Amino acid sequence: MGTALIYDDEMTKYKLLWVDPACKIEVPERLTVSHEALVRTGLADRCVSVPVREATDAEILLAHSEEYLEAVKKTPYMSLEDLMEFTRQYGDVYFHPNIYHCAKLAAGAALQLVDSVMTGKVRNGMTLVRPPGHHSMRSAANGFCVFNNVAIAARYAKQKYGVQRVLIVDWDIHHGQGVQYCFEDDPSVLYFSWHRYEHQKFWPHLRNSDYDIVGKEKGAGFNINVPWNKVGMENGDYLSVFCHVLLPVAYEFCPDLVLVCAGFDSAIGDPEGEMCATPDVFAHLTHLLMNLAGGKLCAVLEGGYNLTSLAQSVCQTVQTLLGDPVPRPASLNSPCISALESLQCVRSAHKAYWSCLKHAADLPTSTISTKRIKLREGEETTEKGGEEEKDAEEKVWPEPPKRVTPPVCAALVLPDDVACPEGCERFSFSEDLDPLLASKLRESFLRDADDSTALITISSLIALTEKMEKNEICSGLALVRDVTKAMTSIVQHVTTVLSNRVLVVCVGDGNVPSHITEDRETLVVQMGSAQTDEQSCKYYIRVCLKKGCSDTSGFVQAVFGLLLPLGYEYDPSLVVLVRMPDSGVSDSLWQQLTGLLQSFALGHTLVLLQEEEKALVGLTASSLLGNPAPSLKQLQAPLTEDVEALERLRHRLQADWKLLQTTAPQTQ
Ligand SMILES: CC(O)(O)CCCCCNCCCN
Ligand SMILES: [Zn+2]
Repeated sequence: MGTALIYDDEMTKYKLLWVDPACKIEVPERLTVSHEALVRTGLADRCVSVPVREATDAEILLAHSEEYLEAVKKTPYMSLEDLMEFTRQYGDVYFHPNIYHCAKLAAGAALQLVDSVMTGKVRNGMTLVRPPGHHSMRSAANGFCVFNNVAIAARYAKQKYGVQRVLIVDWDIHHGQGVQYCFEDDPSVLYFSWHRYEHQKFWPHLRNSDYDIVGKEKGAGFNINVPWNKVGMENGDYLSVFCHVLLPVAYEFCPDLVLVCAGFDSAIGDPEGEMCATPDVFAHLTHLLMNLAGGKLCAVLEGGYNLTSLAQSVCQTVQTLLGDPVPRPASLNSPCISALESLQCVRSAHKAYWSCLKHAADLPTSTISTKRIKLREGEETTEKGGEEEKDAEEKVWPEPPKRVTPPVCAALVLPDDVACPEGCERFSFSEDLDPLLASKLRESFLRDADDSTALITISSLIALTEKMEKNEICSGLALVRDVTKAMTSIVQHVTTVLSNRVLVVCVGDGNVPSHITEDRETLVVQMGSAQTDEQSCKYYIRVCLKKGCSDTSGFVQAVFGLLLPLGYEYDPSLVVLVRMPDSGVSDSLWQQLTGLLQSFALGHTLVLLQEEEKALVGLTASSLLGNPAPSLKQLQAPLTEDVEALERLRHRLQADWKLLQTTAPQTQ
């Protein structure tokens, strides 16, 4: 299934008609540069084009009051003076004779996107709209927003499609207070927002934007605010919050639909956000959400005011929705102290509501920057002033890397009697084997030297890793007699001959030859149940789950709390995913893991299965082809001893692996 793109240039036909420094950044060109970039890069043509429509009154009333709608209805007929007068009652927003029409189109576009996804016409999609929506409230326009596009879409999805649980991820750099107010007592809508806050010194200066505002009554726990109390946050800060807050909670919540308030003012160069995360980070944020809700993801444009980073970020998002491999996470820095404080505060504030956070650390005590510095009367605020605006030093950043999709998406090394699934290519090393390599393989890996099938299989795997290195093949899968031997020979070859970093993920117990972790070019993470005396070391990390990999919630904890942060920090050029015999991992969890690991190494994932498990070839291949994994059930609490063991392991390892940190260093 494809990706919907919804855009109509009618929404460019309104603009600021008077002088207002607070609103001058919200210009029609935001939409035209975004759409033109999608056209220029060929991404628009790869999408399913879906027309916009006007939201009806009834649909708008899903999130707004009648008096507000009636008032807005009058604006098309207002004089300039009346429009200015009408605008004065609201904050940081402007009206125009055509904005009511555009606001109906923006809301209608979001509903068209929900329809396209919920009816299965497409898998996911994005709509480019203005005016944005996440600040508008039941009876008030605010922050360039007139109707709350995403809030209306969430209510619409529940009403029309019986959706039980909606996750709203708001990665715009401003707090979508309109969305928060709409759902704060509603446990069926989980709202997550990060936002520039600077201890309430940044617009909209709301006490309700802080981390301790978790929702009300039945909705307690279903509102997650991550305040950024400093500017300059980078990719590592964003990805840490996804791995240590959003994703564990999102998987526990188990939504039927994911809506994204896709604002790109959180990217580098934006005058509002003043952050330093690069546009390619949105490829990762999108990818990390794509295995939730069976892949049903609707991205709705919110903010983004630097026309260069906006266009690049939009392209990164749409290209990921289309299933292209995500770029490698360029040398991530560890999260900054302020981000760690926010991370610790949010996890602490929500530990009562989410079993995945039950063992999170308490609020930081001594750190100064978590104390809310009350906004004393007249104290200076931090956002840009008006005319006296200093020209922010022009930020420069590298163009996001070209994301080439290899000609072959998935190559499979299979015995002749095993069918090759649709969309994959059978791969076997045909040319006569290099005699030197053959003898080396024979002597080091094969028991009985004349075991020609095993020799063919191993040499096929070696050839496969070479083609992945050249980006001729994206991912691979092999049925082998002995996964440990196959893994060893692959790691040996890739680290010595190709001298690249390999991340090996072993699912299930079984001995992993320790020598492959001595070269520092290999990171092995093994998830199993065996209690071993041997301690984990920096490059060989063992996650022990009491009930082994059959314990889905413990396994998911380990994936987000440990495996993904390690993978992001290690940034391998190849991921080898090994399913050890009798791992006990469920099929849907196996597919989730196969999907998530494609965050790394440009999607170069090589999966090794014991040949007895040929029944898994089809569903593994499906995940390698980028099909969303089936949704896991709602997760019950992980075992206490498992979570405590994971916390201990993380504490021990975080000295070596900075992205494992979830708390700020204690200041004396
Ligand atoms: C959709 C959105 O969240 O991007 C809207 C942001 C509104 C910002 C209002 N304050 C602007 C102050 C100008 N320096
Ligand atoms: Zn914004």
